[in-house]
Formats: sequence, structure tokens, C-alpha cells
Amino acid sequence: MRTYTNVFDLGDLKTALAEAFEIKKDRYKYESLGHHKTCLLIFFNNSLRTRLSTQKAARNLGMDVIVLDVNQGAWKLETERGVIMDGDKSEHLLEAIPVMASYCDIIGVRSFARFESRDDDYTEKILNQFIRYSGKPVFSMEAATGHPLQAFADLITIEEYKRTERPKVVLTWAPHPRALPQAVPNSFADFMNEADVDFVITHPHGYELDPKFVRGARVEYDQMKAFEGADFIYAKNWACPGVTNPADYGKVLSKDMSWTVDEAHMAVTNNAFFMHCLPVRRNMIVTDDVIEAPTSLVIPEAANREISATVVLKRMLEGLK
Ligand SMILES: CCC[C@H](NC(C)=O)C(=O)O
Ligand SMILES: NC(=O)OP(=O)(O)O
Repeated sequence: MRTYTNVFDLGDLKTALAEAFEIKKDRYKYESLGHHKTCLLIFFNNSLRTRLSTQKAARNLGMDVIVLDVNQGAWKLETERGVIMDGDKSEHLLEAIPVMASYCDIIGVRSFARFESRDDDYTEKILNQFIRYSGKPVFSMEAATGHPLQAFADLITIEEYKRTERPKVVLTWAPHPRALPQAVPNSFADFMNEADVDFVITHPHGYELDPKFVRGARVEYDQMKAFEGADFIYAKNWACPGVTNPADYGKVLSKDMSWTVDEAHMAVTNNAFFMHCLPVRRNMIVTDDVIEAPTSLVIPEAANREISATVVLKRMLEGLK
């Protein structure tokens, strides 16, 4: 595996899930694979789960780990070519990338959508420079339009807890005070469309996700109708993807609190499990009662981030041989 940015990089999902459950039984099983190999984790944005779980995964495989918070300790980086660098940025990405790559064997990158240009975000301008100029295997730790480590952990969790062979899984938008990226819902849809589930997406008008990720999923604008009979509810906020109106890209079009997932919403489901990638704004996205209920999976879901990262890093290490 040279890059991990989407569901198709994983290949057959049943095989990937079998690998995940094998590792979950013994996460140190492949600890010799990473001997004298270094994993560099580069963060342009904040993180808790990804920062901790990916370091843990690398250590499970015997790797050394370096974590770099760009713009906090390193030089502020210019990412645009052709810019006269007379401002507050001391170094260009085009030098920094090969330099960083010279100290490691595998690179993880977190670089959120900037909402300055839909094209820049949806062509993954930053992540693709690492893929193009580092000469090393590169995996996404949430880039502008995807969060595949999260979505793989979500799939593992659904597989562990499903009570029926083909569960109904609902991705629901919920309100948030800030403009959040579409990376998490995009990757969740990317994975659910390839998994053996009955997948439904529900959100207010104007929040249509990019067709590249929606693919054959059913889109239901009536949230309560979407929730009917659901086995899993996956809640997430995202800012306007700019599909129906490109001028609205990155905007907060709604803070409608009737979309907040509460017990009345969960009452029309099939006693559904509740999921969220975290961090979550309680009583905006979901009420205290729902996220604290026995059917809330947010903690085991977060714990599975160690497993998804271990599988991906294992495959990258195997590719180095
Ligand atoms: C894993 C989620 C990271 C990020 N969340 C925030 C609060 O920026 C997002 O919504 O994409
Ligand atoms: N879910 C997730 O990626 O969390 P962090 O942003 O804390 O890493």
C-alpha cells in the first residue's frame, strides 16, 4: 500500500475486516514488521484521537514515531507555488516535504479543508503534494475531503455490533456553531457505499455531499423518515459542500436544532446504536441522554481507531519489503 486516502485503497472490505479482527485479538502480532522503521505524523490541525491512536498503532508494529505540529514549533509553511515569500512564512512546502521525508519511512498527514477554494480542497492540494514530492507511502489522517482511518474504524464498529446481516445505516447532518469540513461524512459514505448495508443520508436542502461520495446512496430530506427502522445512526455536522450552489461552499446554512439527535429521534429507530467520530458538541449534535445511553458506541468506535490505523500501517510496511 503506497497511499491510503479512500475506501478503494483498502481493496476487498471483507479481507480488511478479517485483518482488523485478527489484529484486535493480538495487536502486537506484527511488532517485528516496523523494526528500525519510522512513522512521521504531520498535523496542520488539532487532534486527539488520531494523534494518539496512530502513534499507538505505529508502536504496535514496532515503529519509531515522530509527531510534528506544523506552524507550532516548525517554520510557518507557504503552500502556494509562485508566491513571493516576503510575509510571515519562512519555508515552502516544496522544500519541507522532501526534508521531512528524508527522516522517515511512512508519512501521515492531517490537513483540513480551508474553505478558501472548493477546487483546492476537492483536488486535495496539500495532501497530494506530500504524495507527489515525498517519495514515501502517505496516509490521510483527515485531509480536506476524506478521513479514511475514521471511516474504516466506523465500519469495524458496525461489523462488531450489527444485529442483522444487512443493517440500515443512517448518516444524519446535525447543527454546529462553526463551519466543519465534509471529510468525515464523505469518507463514511465512501465506505458505506462499498459495505453490505442499507445506507441512507439525511440532511437539510443545500447540504448535498459531493456525488463522488454519495454514489448510489438514498438521500432523504425528512430526517424522521430516514430514522425509521434504522439500526445505526451516524451523526455529524458539515458545512455546505457547494454542490447545489458553489457560492455557498463552506457556509453554515442552518443551525436548526430540530436536527439535534434526541430520544424522540431514536424512538422511531430499531433501537439503533448511536455513533459519532468525536469530538462532539453535546446538545447541538446529540443530547446528553442519547450519547450516554447503552446504545451509544462513541467510545468503542474511538478505540477502533487504533485497529484501523494498525491495519493500514501494517500494509504500508509490508509494501516496503
Ligand atoms: C474528526 C473530526 C475533525 C473535525 N472536527 C472539528 C471540530 O474540526 C471535522 O469535523 O472534520
Ligand atoms: N475522530 C477524530 O479523528 O478525532 P480527532 O480529530 O481528535 O483526531
